[in-house]
Amino acid sequence: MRVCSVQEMRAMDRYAIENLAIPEEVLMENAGLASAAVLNREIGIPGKRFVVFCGGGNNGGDGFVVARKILSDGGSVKVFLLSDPGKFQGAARTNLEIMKRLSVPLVRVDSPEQIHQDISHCQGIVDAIFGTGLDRPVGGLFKEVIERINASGKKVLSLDIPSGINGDTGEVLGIAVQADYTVTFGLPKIGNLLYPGFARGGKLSVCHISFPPDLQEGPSLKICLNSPPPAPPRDPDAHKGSMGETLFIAGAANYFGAPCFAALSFLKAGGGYSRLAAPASMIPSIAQKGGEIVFVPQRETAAGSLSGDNYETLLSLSAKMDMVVLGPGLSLEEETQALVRTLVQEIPCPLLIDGDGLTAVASRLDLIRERKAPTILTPHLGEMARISGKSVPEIRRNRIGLLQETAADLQAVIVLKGAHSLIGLPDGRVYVNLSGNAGMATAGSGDVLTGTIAAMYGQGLPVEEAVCKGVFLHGLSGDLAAEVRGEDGMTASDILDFLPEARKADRAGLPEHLRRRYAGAEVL
Ligand SMILES: NC(=O)C1=CN([C@@H]2O[C@H](COP(=O)(O)OP(=O)(O)OC[C@H]3O[C@@H](n4cnc5c(N)ncnc54)[C@H](O)[C@@H]3O)[C@@H](O)[C@H]2O)[C@H](O)CC1
Ligand SMILES: [K+]
Repeated sequence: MRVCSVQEMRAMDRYAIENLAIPEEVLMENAGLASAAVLNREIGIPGKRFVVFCGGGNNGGDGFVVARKILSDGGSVKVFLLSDPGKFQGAARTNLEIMKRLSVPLVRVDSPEQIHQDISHCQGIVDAIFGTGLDRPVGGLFKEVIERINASGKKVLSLDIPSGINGDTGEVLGIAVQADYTVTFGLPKIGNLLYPGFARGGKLSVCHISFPPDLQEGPSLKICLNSPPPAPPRDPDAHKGSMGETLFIAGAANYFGAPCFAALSFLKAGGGYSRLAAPASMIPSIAQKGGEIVFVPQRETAAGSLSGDNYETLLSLSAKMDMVVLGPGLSLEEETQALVRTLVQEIPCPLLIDGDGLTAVASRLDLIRERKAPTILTPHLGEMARISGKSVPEIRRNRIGLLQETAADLQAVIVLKGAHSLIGLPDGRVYVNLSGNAGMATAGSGDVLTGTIAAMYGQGLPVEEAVCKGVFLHGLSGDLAAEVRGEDGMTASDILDFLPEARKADRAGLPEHLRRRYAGAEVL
């Protein structure tokens, strides 16, 4: 499913109204009817009491339609207006005029005390305060009302997006409604799917409000949910060489886990031949955990990291590989960082750069731009800050835009890791990944991701698909691990252990609850 920005949704709206001659009132009616249907399914309308809070824009207009539908379906409803009724325009004004002629109490709120009684006695609240038109932090009366909604303990349905969430970023602008259900219109907005907005929306449904498929699936919409195609069948005649050969250049004294998790995850995700080039003195202990890995002992610096004179060996070995993973636990030792920079320039096959490898190239992005073979970068927010030259808060405010810019600038596939990791492609496409959970925020989790992506490439997926599939499976593995072992205390080893189960579940068909969760939104 596509995901859109506020501007893209406005353009779709305009197109539907101007080119398809669908009146704005029809779009609003569709939005309101779909929302009322969810209210009826989740809470039940007949005989129940509802309170609808309407702001002064079209989101408020949608609220009027829901109120009208509650009335006609046998519920009782009171509408609280939080803005001057003279402000409404177009379809929202039309629906306000209808409201005025119905037996629905319509109250202009000027003090939060006015709503107390009705909130306490209702069975459900409809939040139609702000939608995609929110353009500044929420304060004053709006803030006080949202505080009361959130403290009410009542079931809340948000229309389009929880009021207070920025539709383009998922940020809370001052304060935001905590909804149990959200019905979004047209397509999910970025803010419905990125944290913290995602968590504020509760169960998400989408109503296409009669937009035709070509409008919702147009190639100009660059953001999609990550639902990669099925993995290719495993050839019954496979041998280890045909399932991918990856070289991991990783590890330094104090970083025994990273190289081990990276190289082992490649095998656990179905890869054929995993070679690990690590400082020689570490290898005996890594071998105790990962006997299936083929080791390539390297000379080391006094500090125990890879020394620069490994360059020739590493380069000639790289030339025989399907993919090279460079970076996990390499350390920030200057000699090793310089080695990384020379390798990045010369490695002739697809290259995944992670961790300390990213730090090494952050000041020399020209090395990535000049690479002939594909490059994959897997930064977390801090590493993305180093690569993009923006601060972490700036990235949070514009995760998708910055990812698009950086991936295009570097002509690289970039995985911006975090809750709902984003995959950015050089042509501007972005995939929002929904698998995974908070237990995966643990050391070594990213190392497991590198091997999982490499394994997908080794098994024949093109680079971009391999990244999407790898990110998805890594999250699925974490979700399966969480179901058995819980999120608290999950470690990279747990994610690693569940990779074979993730591969199996992905092939056999996911359990219904995960399938629903990964679909992002129920289509009404
Ligand atoms: N295809 C669709 O998605 C459809 C969407 N509909 C609904 O329309 C809204 C967007 O409507 P819009 O009028 O542009 O914006 P809002 O209703 O969100 O409100 C804007 C309104 O609020 C003021 N405002 C903004 N921020 C603040 C603030 N922090 N404090 C106070 N006031 C604020 C602003 O000045 C405006 O006056 C969309 O979300 C859908 O719900 C259509 O109904 C159907 C088609
Ligand atoms: K809303």
